[in-house]
Amino acid sequence: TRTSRPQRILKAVQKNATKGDPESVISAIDHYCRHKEWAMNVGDDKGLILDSVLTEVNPSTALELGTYCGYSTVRIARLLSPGSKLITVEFNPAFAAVARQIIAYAGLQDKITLVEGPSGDLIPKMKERFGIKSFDFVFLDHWKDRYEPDTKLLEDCGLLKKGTVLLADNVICPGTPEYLKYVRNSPRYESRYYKSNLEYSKVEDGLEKSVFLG
Ligand SMILES: CCCNc1ncnc2c1ncn2[C@@H]1O[C@H](/C=C/CNC(=O)c2cc(-c3ccc(F)cc3)cc(O)c2O)[C@H](C)[C@H]1O
Ligand SMILES: [Mg+2]
Repeated sequence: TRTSRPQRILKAVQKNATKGDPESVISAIDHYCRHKEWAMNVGDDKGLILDSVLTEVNPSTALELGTYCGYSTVRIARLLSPGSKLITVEFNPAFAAVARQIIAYAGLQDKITLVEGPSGDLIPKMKERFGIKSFDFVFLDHWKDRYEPDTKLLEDCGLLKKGTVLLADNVICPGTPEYLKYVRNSPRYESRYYKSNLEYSKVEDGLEKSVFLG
């Protein structure tokens, strides 16, 4: 097909959402992906859990691994307090380009830093490049086999502090078995599963919230 799925999602946002209104951007993407073509956004069902965890944590510095089209990026940034920052990491330039436009359309570019490149290379540079001491909140939604190694990398780079909340998408579908085993068995995390369903579907999926205990 001439355009990519992310480009079609961007077009749906430009057609149906109101510039500068993040809620309308989120609704436009959810409507398009529910009624026109499915896409792997965290979606509106799991999105409500993401919203409630974010409101509880109220992070000053947040990290997202796996931007894709920027749906959860907008979902997270719209709830951040003034002066708070979200860094989102995406290694596919084409997806990053679409996400930048969706983030700009929502008017949230001042709260978001989209960094292009693989998480494994970027995580060790977070302190020196972005002056990050530690993250209050991390949303994991990239390749599922990378959740566990990247969590260990965040620990090793001293980017987690006592109370940091990790929220992981897709722990049931497609599943992140190694990650679940790690955070549920490690004495350094207090984990809880939030049952929901896969985006725009009836299949079960859920989010795992893990608090780093230091
Ligand atoms: C070495 C690179 C690691 N470092 C990386 N560093 C930077 N960016 C990275 C890294 N690894 C990946 N990315 C980017 O993140 C995005 C990747 C997202 C991946 N998400 C899924 O695969 C998924 C599947 C389903 C699903 C469920 C049911 C189905 F039937 C079909 C699909 C549902 C869901 O909610 C899902 O999130 C993006 C596409 C990709 O470029
Ligand atoms: Mg996901």
